[in-house]
Amino acid sequence: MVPVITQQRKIMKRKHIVAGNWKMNMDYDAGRDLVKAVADKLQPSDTLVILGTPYIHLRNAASIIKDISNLKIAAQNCHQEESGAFTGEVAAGMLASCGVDYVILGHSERREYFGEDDQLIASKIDAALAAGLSPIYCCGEKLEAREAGTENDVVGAQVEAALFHLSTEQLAQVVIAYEPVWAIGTGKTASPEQAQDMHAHIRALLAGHFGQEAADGVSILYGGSVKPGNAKEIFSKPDVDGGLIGGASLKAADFIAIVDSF
Ligand SMILES: O=C[C@H](O)COP(=O)(O)O
Repeated sequence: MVPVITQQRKIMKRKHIVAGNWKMNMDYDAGRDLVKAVADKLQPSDTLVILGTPYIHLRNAASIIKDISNLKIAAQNCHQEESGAFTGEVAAGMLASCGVDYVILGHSERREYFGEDDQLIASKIDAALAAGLSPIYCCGEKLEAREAGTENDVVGAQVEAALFHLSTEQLAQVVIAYEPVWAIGTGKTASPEQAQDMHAHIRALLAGHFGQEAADGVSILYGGSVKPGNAKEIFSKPDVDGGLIGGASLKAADFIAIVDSF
């Protein structure tokens, strides 16, 4: 836990988090080796590190990292129902039973390729929370919205649809990841100022609905082409509490270098 001053408000503690999203990469052996490499290189610190792996790795990854207090495991999706005839799906409670603590929800790839809309994502957030998992809720605008200057409206609507029905206690379990779609996997990063502006916007929306203290407690991560060479500058912004890392999370040395950027 690291003291953070946001816009000269009172000093409070908010978690710094670096989460990797492996997406659909790493076969079983490669994934096991990557978890072990991160676990070996990671130093004890106040930064919480999360590995978002495909389902096949979750149980083993949770077992490998079980004695490392600042390292946790995330799934990349869950179903909104507790159980039932949903062939190929995995329920949030099943993830929890494997030692998983977090689940990435609302990622733009799920929205784009699997038709997930705000209503469905909100129901998955509810399912995750009911199972004791912390959602890492992803939001972000497409390039058209950025070019039209409507990014605040687009992201604001996503945040409202997914989170405003929660209680303050539930919000405290949520991590938000702002990921402009135009920056994902493109090598084109939002500038630190663009990230800060959007994170401050999201926090202001949360403050308006849940109150300033609740909003100040939510970690908001930036995602989109974060690399060892740009992480430090992005993470230096007062409302940027960490990163959700795609490509650079697949190499232990790069990922650890990003973690060490705080
Ligand atoms: O979830 C992670 C994001 O999609 C960012 O991916 P990237 O770091 O490869 O751009």
